[in-house]
Amino acid sequence: MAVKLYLASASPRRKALLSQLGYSFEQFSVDADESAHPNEQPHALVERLARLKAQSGVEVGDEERPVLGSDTVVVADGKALGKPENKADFMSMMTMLSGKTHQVMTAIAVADKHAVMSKTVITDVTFKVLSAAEIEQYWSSGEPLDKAGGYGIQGLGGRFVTQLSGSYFAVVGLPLYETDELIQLFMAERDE
Ligand SMILES: Cc1cn([C@H]2C[C@H](O)[C@@H](COP(=O)(O)OP(=O)(O)OP(=O)(O)O)O2)c(=O)[nH]c1=O
Repeated sequence: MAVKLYLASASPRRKALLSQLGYSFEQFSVDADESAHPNEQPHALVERLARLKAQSGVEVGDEERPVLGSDTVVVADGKALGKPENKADFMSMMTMLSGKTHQVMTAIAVADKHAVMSKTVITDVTFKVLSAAEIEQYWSSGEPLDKAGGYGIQGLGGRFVTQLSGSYFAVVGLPLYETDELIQLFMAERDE
């Protein structure tokens, strides 16, 4: 039987990516406290948040349908960067990313009221050296505000990327191959 899901996310990008997998799903957003615990490593943070979003979604929807949740952080110099709070925050993010390789971590989680399964996908992204004018111009575009790490690879930010190793889709918000695999695994275990 075809799998029917919920997507616990406000992101239009995640919606578009999940549509690419061909599953039938409904989308709703959940309120999750996205702040890190003291000394929590980025890998642990992103996977905990994906699980939290999926599990919070279980309370909202029809309990038979599994819920998919996801979270993305950009990690530079060991520090997790979320969405920029203001221009100064954005400027310091771009200074950290300019001319260097950083990691984009996207976690996915599938949950129902009995179980939760999750996975984190890590992609290396390299930026060219950015000039002050490029950074200023990019901020003015409005694109950075709702993006982890302050850039969108699928938009104007794509021109900054010289190299990528891993999953392009994960950087945008949802790793296609791994999401499909996790949903299939979850359904197979549920049917056992
Ligand atoms: C690095 C990068 C991030 N992003 C986006 C993906 C995510 O949508 C967002 C990271 O924020 P998230 O908090 O992971 O997601 P969200 O708030 O958009 O949606 P929700 O929590 O409801 O699922 O940044 C891009 O679109 N392109 C990029 O290149």
